[in-house]
Amino acid sequence: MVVLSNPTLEEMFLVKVMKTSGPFSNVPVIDLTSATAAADVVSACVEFGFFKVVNHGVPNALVSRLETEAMKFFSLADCEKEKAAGVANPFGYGNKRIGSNGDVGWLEYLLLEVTSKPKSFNFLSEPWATSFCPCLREYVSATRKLAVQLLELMAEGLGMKQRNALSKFVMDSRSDSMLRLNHYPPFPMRQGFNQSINGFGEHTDPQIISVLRSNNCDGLQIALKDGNWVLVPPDQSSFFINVGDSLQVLTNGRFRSVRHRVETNGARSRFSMIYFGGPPLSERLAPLPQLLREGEQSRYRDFTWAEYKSSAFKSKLGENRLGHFEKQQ
Ligand SMILES: C=C1C[C@]23C[C@@]1(O)CC[C@H]2[C@@]12CC[C@H](O)[C@@](C)(C(=O)O1)[C@H]2[C@@H]3C(=O)O
Ligand SMILES: O=C(O)CCC(=O)C(=O)O
Repeated sequence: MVVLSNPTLEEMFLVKVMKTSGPFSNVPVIDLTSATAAADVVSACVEFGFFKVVNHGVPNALVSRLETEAMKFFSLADCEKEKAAGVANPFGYGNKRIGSNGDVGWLEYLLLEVTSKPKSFNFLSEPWATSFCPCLREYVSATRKLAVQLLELMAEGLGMKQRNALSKFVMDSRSDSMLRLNHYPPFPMRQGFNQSINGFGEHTDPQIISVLRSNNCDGLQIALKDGNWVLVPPDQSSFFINVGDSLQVLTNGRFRSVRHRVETNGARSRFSMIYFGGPPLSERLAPLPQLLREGEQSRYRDFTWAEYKSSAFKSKLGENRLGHFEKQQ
């Protein structure tokens, strides 16, 4: 006799009916060595708030080294991961619980605060972490450099006189940046249960720019302007870039902060690493005056990044956090 097992409550909680319109075959590709890169970046940010970068200059060997180190970390027992990194609050090791508002996803992660101090990440002081910490530092410096290059191209493409008008926020030694390593383990598919699983629910990134790299496992989806969700074909040798809420504000809504989510099919293990470049906490978030056309009003109330970040972190996935700061037209 075959006994069909029912999904557990936990499994049912993770199942979401997520409609998509199929693969996104036109992901804008920015070649950093191309003469049209500045204009291409701007049109991708206006249209999608999302693009892929090739010829990015981040060594593949560094990316693979960090992936290996991170997978070594994720293969430890939960108690060891918690002991090494602390239980996420919001920084540290987290498992299935995302943020502090009851959101869940089929993933485990390591969320790290990026500081300018050379000893950052040293709290991972276990003997097995000796090669992990320097690798994290090297990776952050390479992806931050890429973020700076892209923000400079954006400023150029927007016709700004100061090349560093946008990049200065993430170059500031007080920049509130983060690094996140996500591991979406295979899902134990059982008979009678073959749904897609919610890996990381719908959200926008609150920061300025996010530099994302994943292994060759699909799962990332983005929302287009018309509200349709599309699947982003994976590409482990490129970086995917998200415009964050803060960049949407700085450009007075010209650039779109992209809604995205991760759905895992459970069969393979997805691994992603993301550098989030944010402004210093004391920075006032308002459209850059150089970008306002004559007579154009700010679409947003004036607020600080600290204020926005705390409201963004208090909210649940799927909520439009920026809406709170939008002026009624
Ligand atoms: C549920 C949440 C997790 C998050 C904070 C939030 O309340 C809403 C935004 C989430 C997000 C998405 C981008 C980054 O991964 C993150 C670190 C961030 O800055 O905002 C996460 C937050 C988190 O995981 O704590
Ligand atoms: O894992 C991914 O590809 C994206 C995850 C994500 O959006 C996040 O960590 O904020």
